[in-house]
This record gives sequence, structure tokens and C-alpha cells, in this order.
Amino acid sequence: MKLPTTRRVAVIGGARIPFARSDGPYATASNQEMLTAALDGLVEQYRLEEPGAVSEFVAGAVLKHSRDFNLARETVLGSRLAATTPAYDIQQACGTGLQAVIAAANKIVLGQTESAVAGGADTASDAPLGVNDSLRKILLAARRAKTTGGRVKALARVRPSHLVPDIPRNAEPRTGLSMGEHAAVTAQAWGITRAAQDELAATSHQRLAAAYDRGFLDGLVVPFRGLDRDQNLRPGSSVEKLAKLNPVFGVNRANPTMTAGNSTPLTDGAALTLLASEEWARERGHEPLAYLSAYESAAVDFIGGDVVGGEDGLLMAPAYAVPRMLERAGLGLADFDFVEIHEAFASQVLATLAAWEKQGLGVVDRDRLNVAGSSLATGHPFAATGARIVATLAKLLAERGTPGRGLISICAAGGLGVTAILERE
Ligand SMILES: CC(=O)SCCNC(=O)CCNC(=O)[C@H](O)C(C)(C)COP(=O)(O)OP(=O)(O)OC[C@H]1O[C@@H](n2cnc3c(N)ncnc32)[C@H](O)[C@@H]1OP(=O)(O)O
Repeated sequence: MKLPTTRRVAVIGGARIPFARSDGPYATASNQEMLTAALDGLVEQYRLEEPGAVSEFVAGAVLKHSRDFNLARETVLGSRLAATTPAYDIQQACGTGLQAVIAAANKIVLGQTESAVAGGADTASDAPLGVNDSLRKILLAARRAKTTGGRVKALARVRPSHLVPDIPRNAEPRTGLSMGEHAAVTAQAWGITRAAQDELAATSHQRLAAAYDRGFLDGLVVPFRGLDRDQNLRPGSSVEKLAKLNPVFGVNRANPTMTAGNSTPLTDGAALTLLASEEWARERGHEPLAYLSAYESAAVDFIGGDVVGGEDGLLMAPAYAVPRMLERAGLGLADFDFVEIHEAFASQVLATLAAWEKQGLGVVDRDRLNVAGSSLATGHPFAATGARIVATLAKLLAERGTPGRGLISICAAGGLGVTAILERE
């Protein structure tokens, strides 16, 4: 292997399918089909068909079937990208899409690749239901049996209780609490009000609707299965309407503030980003939208001490990743024209902002926060969100046309956080 080189990584563009609420229009679509649709959209737009056009494809899914094996490679084989394109899977819960971008970018930085497509897909509609563990052991024993009698003997141990499937839960294995329940504890610790959450949610819908209306998402969103806009989007969303919804997650009956309107819905979808060296972009005549200039990740010990962590809750790792990233980059929050915080829950965005403020990083101007809407309006197919945000932010910077900077902050299950900075000169 050649010794490291350091090069800039350009974000050339992105493509995603419209996101759909789970058990809706994409109920019969697999991760692979959705990822292929997004990939083909990118291939068509940036003329990536010929062998070698893309050095590598990096993608992942949080809810992945064992049959998908290497989902990224299977996607390449079913797409218009050359079958000679290497591909691999990556998974870091809701940080997957951004982590795929970072993994792909690092090889470009080091001069090992020239271009990459990175992102992810997820479907809660087609979640990988597992076979009950006891039944799985019986089936494995039957498969190992050398005689028909042995197989029958093994299978005779099957009881009705063994037929109960192993259903993936949207919960932390170590606490048994759902993401929403964890976020509710953090919201309470930071004193996040229902009104502030509903305001953030309404703004997300209004801004996404405006972004569609002014054509900002043209090219970034490729139609799929009858949808050309995110199905979750409610253009008429308002604080008054959101205030009428019943709470769904809360710590106690006295102060439940989280509703279906200020939480992301379970969502199906796929999103990808095209990255390249400056040389690749120049040779192919593509003007980079922006450059990736820093990335960071962090984790919180959400089970140490207090079981769910209080102010340091499950989704608070960006409160550590962002200060670290800013310090290394020699920047402050005021240096950013755009701030993109993944809206897992409105309360979690507000708690992250409060944590940054408490640490002395300053206050984020709301006119710079999630200006084209975010996950509360688009929905959140776990592994797709990072690539959606990278492509959105890069286009926002390019659209502005002047030198600028954008910050990305994504919280993830497992107490993880993945963050990045995009710049345009
Ligand atoms: C790191 C991370 O990202 S962690 C985050 C991971 N993601 C999650 O954990 C997903 C969390 N979300 C969920 O589990 C579910 O979406 C829930 C529990 C919040 C809600 O589920 P459901 O109750 O099925 O939601 P549903 O879509 O039916 O909405 C409930 C009601 O609110 C209404 N509603 C939802 N959003 C809005 C809105 N923006 N404006 C107005 N009304 C709304 C719906 O119309 C529905 O009304 P109805 O009962 O009259 O039909």
C-alpha cells in the first residue's frame, strides 16, 4: 500500500427516494430495492455507468436481514453501477449513513480511491423477524442430524411456544427502554417543554414544504413507488394542531411532553451521497457542492451510574462530539452558516442545543438550524438519514454560492454520536 496522501473530499451530489411511513407504500419494498432505486438515480444523474467511475460503494442498514449478507454488494449487482465496483456494509445505528460517508471519505483523503457512493437504507415495514432462539437451536440440531430418525427426533421437540417470533424492538438491549422513553428522561432532565418541542416540529414541516415548493429537492429526491415527496410531510402543520396530540412517551403522568408529532415516525427509505477527489470532479466536469472538512464521533455511558443517564442520556453523544470537533477545527458555533441536527425527537434537538449552550459553545441561531426541514418532517429511515443530511447541507452551501460552513450532528442508539463539518470556499 502506498503511503498516505492528504486530499480534500468533495461532495458532488446526492440522491434519495422519498421517505415513506412504515407499513405504507413501501411495505413490500426491501432495503435492497430502495437502495438500488437511490443508487440508480445517482448513476443516471452523474453518468456513473462505466466501470471504474465509482471506486467504492459503502452502505448499511440498521434493520438488516441475514439473507442480505453484504447488502451494499448485492445492491451494486442489481443496479446500473458496474458489477466491478467493490462494496461493503457498515452499521452504526442512526449514525450509519454519516459513518458510511466518513469511511468512504477517508480513503479519498488517503489517495486510495478517487470516488465513492455512501449512505444507507432502512425499512421498519420489512423488519427482520427472527426465529425464536429455542426453535433455531432445534432446527440447527435437525440439520446436523445424520439420519431421518435423528431429524424427526430433533423436530419432535418443537412446542407451540417455540413459534413465537423474535421481533426486533426499537429499544436499547441494556435498558429495555425504547428510544422515545430514553429521550423523555433526557427531556425532563433538561426541562424541555412541550411547547418548544411542538414549535420545532411545526417549523421542520413548514421548512421542508417550502424547500419542495421552491424546487430545492429537485434532483436530490428521485420518485419511487408512486411517491415524489416524503409521505410524512404535513405542509399545514402548526403548533396549534400539534398541541392537540396525546403524549406517547413520558417519564411520569405529570409531565409527558413527547407525541407522535414531535417524534420521528417509523419510516422506510434510502439515501446516498456521491463523494470524490477534486481531480475526479474536474476530469468529469462536476462542480463540487462542498467539501468535507472534519468529522468526529463520541459515545456516552448511558447505563453507568444513573440507569438512563439524566442530562447525559442515550442520545446526547453529540454534546461531546461537537465540542471536540470544533476544538480540533479551531471553530465555534458562531462560525456556521447552517447547523443540521438530526431530529430523532424534537426534545433531543433541544436538549443538545441546551447542552452546547451550557458548555459555553453559544446559542445556535434558529434561522440557521435545519433550514430545509429535517427528520421530524422527512421521517427517519435509520441508516439513510446521514446521507440525506450530507446531501442537503452540501446543496444548501452551494445554493448560497458564497464561502460558508455547515455543521452536522447525529445522535444514534447505543449512546453514540457522529458529527461532521462541510465547507465551501
Ligand atoms: C437516534 C434516533 O434517531 S432514535 C429515534 C428512532 N425512532 C423512533 O424511536 C421512532 C419513534 N416513533 C414511534 O415509535 C412512533 O412513530 C410513535 C409511537 C411516536 C407514534 O406512533 P403512532 O401512534 O403509530 O403514530 P401515528 O402516525 O398513528 O400518529 C398518531 C396521531 O398523531 C397524528 N400526527 C402525527 N404527526 C402529526 C403532525 N405532525 N401533525 C398533526 N398530527 C400528527 C396522526 O395523524 C395520528 O392521528 P390519529 O390518531 O387521529 O390518526
